[in-house]
Amino acid sequence: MSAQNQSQSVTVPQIMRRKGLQPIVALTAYNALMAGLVDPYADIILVGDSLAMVEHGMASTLEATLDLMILHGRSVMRSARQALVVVDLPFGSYEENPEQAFRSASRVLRETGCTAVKLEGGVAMRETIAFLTQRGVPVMAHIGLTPQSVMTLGGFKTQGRDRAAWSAIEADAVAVAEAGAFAVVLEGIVEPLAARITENIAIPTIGIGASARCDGQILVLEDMLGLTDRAPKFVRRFGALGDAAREAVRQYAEAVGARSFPADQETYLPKK
Ligand SMILES: Nc1nc(=O)c2c([nH]1)NC[C@@H]1CN(c3ccc(C(=O)N[C@@H](CCC(=O)O)C(=O)O)cc3)CN21
Ligand SMILES: CC(C)C(=O)C(=O)O
Ligand SMILES: [Mg+2]
Repeated sequence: MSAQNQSQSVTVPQIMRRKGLQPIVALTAYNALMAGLVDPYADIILVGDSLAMVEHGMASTLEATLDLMILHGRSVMRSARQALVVVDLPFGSYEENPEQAFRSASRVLRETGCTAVKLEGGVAMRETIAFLTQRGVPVMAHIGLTPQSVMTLGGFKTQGRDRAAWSAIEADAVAVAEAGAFAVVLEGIVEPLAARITENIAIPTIGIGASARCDGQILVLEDMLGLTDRAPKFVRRFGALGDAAREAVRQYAEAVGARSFPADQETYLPKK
């Protein structure tokens, strides 16, 4: 259905062919309004489980549910015309076994019309990624700083600062590529490790806090727009929408208080 109604003209094979050639542009979006802004410029729109924190004010991504991800995925799909839409599988919806992951992923694809799912984990998710991709579910992997493991990681900490940790993260990258993931998000890892992984695996790497040495980049939209209060070091603020919004709301409050809003041109009058 989605292919016929001309949404998501970017395909999984097209993304895979971009490796080493043209950088892949990815951003998150959580709803139809924001997806409409992003779609003309992005190759990939990710409906990230970061929406738990950014959109719902939760303390981590652990509280996102499958129903919540599907609700936001459906919203995004109403304005995605061009970009390939990926929806995060939330914590607890895929880790038990490949069967559980397939049940969750098939719900996401059927109920939203998106093209692919993303899940966190490397070697531990090898079987699950193979199970899904062999059954028609394109999978984007996510390794390095995996926010759903914030409890075991002890915080949102950059990975691979210590070279002793590199071989495990490289093994994760190789595992997800060999299992059939079409791309992998590298989050919060040091530059030389990102460069090594990008050079040594056959699928595109999409970096967030993982240096320019990746095949593409992703950021949380609200971070790069300057809408979020605090953002990690790896974020560049391409806009200052938070400041602009606060100033607009302040002026509205002032105008209502002074009865200068609504003015005549904002007021309905009866026929003369
Ligand atoms: N708004 C937002 N942006 C994100 O990029 C994002 C979320 N939310 N929620 C889910 C995860 C959590 N992420 C985070 C959150 C914090 C840091 C952070 O504070 N990093 C430290 C680095 C500390 C270290 O080097 O060990 C920093 O100062 O940048 C990083 C990634 C990335 N994701
Ligand atoms: C930041 C990206 C990679 C993500 O997983 C999310 O937004 O949830
Ligand atoms: Mg996520």
